[in-house]
Amino acid sequence: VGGPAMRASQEDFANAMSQVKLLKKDPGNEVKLKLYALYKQATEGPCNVPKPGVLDFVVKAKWDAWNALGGLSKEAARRSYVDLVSSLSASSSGRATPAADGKRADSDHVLVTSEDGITAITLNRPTKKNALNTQMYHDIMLALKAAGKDSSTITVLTGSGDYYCSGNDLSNFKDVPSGRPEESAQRSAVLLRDFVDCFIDFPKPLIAVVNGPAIGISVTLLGLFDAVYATDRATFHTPFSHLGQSPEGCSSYVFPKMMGPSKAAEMLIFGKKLTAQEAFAQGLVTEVFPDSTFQKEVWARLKAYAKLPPNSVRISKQLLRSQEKERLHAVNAEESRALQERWVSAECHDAIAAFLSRKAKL
Ligand SMILES: CCCCCCCCCCC/C=C/C(=O)SCCNC(=O)CCNC(=O)[C@H](O)C(C)(C)COP(=O)(O)OP(=O)(O)OC[C@H]1O[C@@H](n2cnc3c(N)ncnc32)[C@H](O)[C@@H]1OP(=O)(O)O
Repeated sequence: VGGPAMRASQEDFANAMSQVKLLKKDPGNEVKLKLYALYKQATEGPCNVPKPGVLDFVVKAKWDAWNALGGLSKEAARRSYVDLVSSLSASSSGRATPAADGKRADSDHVLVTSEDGITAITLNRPTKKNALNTQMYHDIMLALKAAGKDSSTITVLTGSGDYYCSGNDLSNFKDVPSGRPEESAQRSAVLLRDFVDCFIDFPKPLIAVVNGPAIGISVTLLGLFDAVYATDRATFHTPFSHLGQSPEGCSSYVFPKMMGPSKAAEMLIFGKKLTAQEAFAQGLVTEVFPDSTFQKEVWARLKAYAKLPPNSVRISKQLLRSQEKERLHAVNAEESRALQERWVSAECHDAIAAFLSRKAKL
């Protein structure tokens, strides 16, 4: 989102409210609830009305959405509202149009294609090793929401160029206005939580085609995928402590369950980088392929999977995942809260300043 950390004036907010009415496409109930919640938070502050009865479905859904914003400040909510409307307007004007079957739709750095029963979301910022800027977080969320509802059987996330993804774009921290780091951290925590929620709630099989090294949030999210196919050139690295940060993507819960607490600690606390084979041995990767045949072999397999009956595949995925969903949402909320605190810490600022001034490379 252009000027991610700048303040949103009352005028920006008013413009965004007018823009919402001009959207060409219905953004769907989930996004409407988010807009409602941010509007209420921006104008009235934290949720101040009693919880409605469970049978009052619509009122309860609105209350839940507003209440979930917790103590988010009015200014931060206003900014998030403006950012969300701006990403919806971009999408509605065709800049980030979700792919219709057989067609292709692009945003600046996130490409979406849909064919042969597969919707593929490609991170396309190879000169920055596919680092995720704030616009990309929004674009990926929109792409996932559309893919969850389209007619494809499976959805794939992959990267273009030599990297899968180098994680959060550390320049995201550059534009934080002086004197307002807490607000910025609060908004970022809301963004992170919403982003990870999209992966937790994704309704059909989600497959990662890991075409090269993966860092940070692109690694932690893999625990929420249904299959992870990796080239033997890939590495898996979560240098959170080196950056004065802490784990996200539900990895603090999923990784210890998957690989045992000590192997998870080596990765998530001490930043040990795993090879593709090591990640396979820990259960993070489903299968490793030689780089020379990676794309051919993986896509042939995916095309075969995509021919399976879509409803059956979707229901099976939901059965496999439904038991854990509530827990995962709680973990996501807790991890986002911890990071909100980390982002205003000196440890985090020093580490990021070192990277940005090119004194440090991981
Ligand atoms: C308050 C704002 C918050 C905003 C929103 C928050 C939302 C949720 C956040 C969730 C928390 C996530 C945490 C993480 O993901 S932690 C991991 C972060 N990633 C890194 O630390 C990787 C940093 N990059 C590197 O160490 C190296 O660049 C790398 C090993 C990836 C590649 O090294 P190599 O020597 O091969 O190539 P270059 O360094 O020359 O890279 C080419 C250019 O790409 C730029 N680059 C690469 N990765 C990043 C990145 N993560 N952030 C910003 N820029 C990146 C690099 O600077 C080069 O750019 P230039 O050509 O312009 O110099």
